Amino acid sequence: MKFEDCRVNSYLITSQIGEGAYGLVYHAIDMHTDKEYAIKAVVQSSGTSREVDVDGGGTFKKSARLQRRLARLFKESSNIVRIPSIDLESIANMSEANFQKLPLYREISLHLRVHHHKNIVTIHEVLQSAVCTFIVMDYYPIDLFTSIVDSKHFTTNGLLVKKVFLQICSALDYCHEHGVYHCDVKPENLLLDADDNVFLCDFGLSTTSAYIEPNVCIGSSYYMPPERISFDSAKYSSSKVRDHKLKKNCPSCSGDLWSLGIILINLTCIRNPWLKADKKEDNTFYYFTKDFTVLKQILPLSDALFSLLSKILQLDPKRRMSLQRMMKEVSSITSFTNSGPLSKVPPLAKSVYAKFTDPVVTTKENPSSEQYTHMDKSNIDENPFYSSSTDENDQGREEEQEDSDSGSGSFGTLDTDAGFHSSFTSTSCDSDNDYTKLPNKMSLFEKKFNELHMNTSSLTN
Ligand SMILES: Nc1ncnc2c1ncn2[C@@H]1O[C@H](COP(=O)(O)OP(=O)(O)OP(=O)(O)O)[C@@H](O)[C@H]1O
Repeated sequence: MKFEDCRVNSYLITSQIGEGAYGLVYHAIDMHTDKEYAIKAVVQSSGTSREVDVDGGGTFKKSARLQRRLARLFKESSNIVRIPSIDLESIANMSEANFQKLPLYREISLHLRVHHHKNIVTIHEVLQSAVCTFIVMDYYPIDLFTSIVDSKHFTTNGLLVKKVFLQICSALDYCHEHGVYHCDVKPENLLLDADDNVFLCDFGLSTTSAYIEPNVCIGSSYYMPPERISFDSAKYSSSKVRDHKLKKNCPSCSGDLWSLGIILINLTCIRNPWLKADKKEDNTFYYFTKDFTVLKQILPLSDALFSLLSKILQLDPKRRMSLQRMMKEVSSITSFTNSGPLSKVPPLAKSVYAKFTDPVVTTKENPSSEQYTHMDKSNIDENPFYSSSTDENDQGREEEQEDSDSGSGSFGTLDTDAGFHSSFTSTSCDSDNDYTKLPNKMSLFEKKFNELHMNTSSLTN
């Protein structure tokens, strides 16, 4: 289904640019200003939070359902829909109790709390129809994954690696200072403008909770810290003890730090160290937990970067290097790799460091409140878009029943191509020290990374 030439208020949809587990993203042009925007259309699932209702089939069904709803919406309004804009401040101020009623708004609210940072995608409007919610954001033409893998943009420019990495750190630092933990930091959720400035997006898994519930939150396994994958709740019979252990073992903040370590490897080595930080399921990771120097065996790291990564990728989340420290060390590092163009990189002058890490918080103007539908308490309780029993909603419930019948499972969305084995790996590992034979199932994603730059022999010799 295509919605080119359909209009939402003054935004003319020109093409679809993204399809995630929870929404469809369109490129649009504001007909008054000619400015480009990205509009994410998301659909409310009644009463479910985002992390528990996804699986491979469910994802497909969700976007298909959203497409059907949009098609009906545009058809009924002859391709031009006019819908009210919700006051952004009232969304940003929504409480946990509000999120229970409108789970979809958690993502938007947490994103709005931090979008003033210069390296976080700005939300301009949130439009609420009876069918779905449209989030109007700044548009960026490329994501960091495509830039690293397809454009090979970072292979020769150490200064660019530093700039982008420091900007990501600065954005996350700002989030953490404001009590927002992203929990899904990965190159696909980092967008780039034409001047190589990076912008964090997709707050769909973000949380304000200081510790994160493990084993349920779906994210990309490549970037997920080990404690989120292998925390064994069943071990604790008392919920008090379990919560205490969780607080101690799964701090949300440290999970984002781990993801940053993997992104630093992506930027400098153009590959991922493992598919999943799970000792039982991933042999490379298993060997890494026994001996950190495995990283040097499988990646072309300089001594300085190896030393830095050893402090970031600490298995104990409490021992991971702080964001501030990480930023300083990346700024002063003089070599990322043991050979090639990234083996010599300049340390940054103080002024350049300040420029890269400056949050430049701007107070955005909020147009007059009369234009807006306020998301106050009464509004949420009686939100006609949410709770009214229209045919649309009835059908939605039926579809949701279909979704839940299809069964959902954690990690169901992983992009794993079990059939592909890199020649760098073998299917068995005879001795604990035989790192050159690390078995590893490569995903299409990993395959792309590997094909690009690092052939396997150069990594293991
Ligand atoms: N502001 C934007 N500008 C340009 N492209 C964007 C923008 N926001 C999102 N996209 C594109 O759309 C894709 C999906 O967006 P997003 O990650 O927000 O959706 P999602 O449904 O939460 O996806 P996921 O399944 O990864 O959680 C992104 O990976 C990106 O390619």
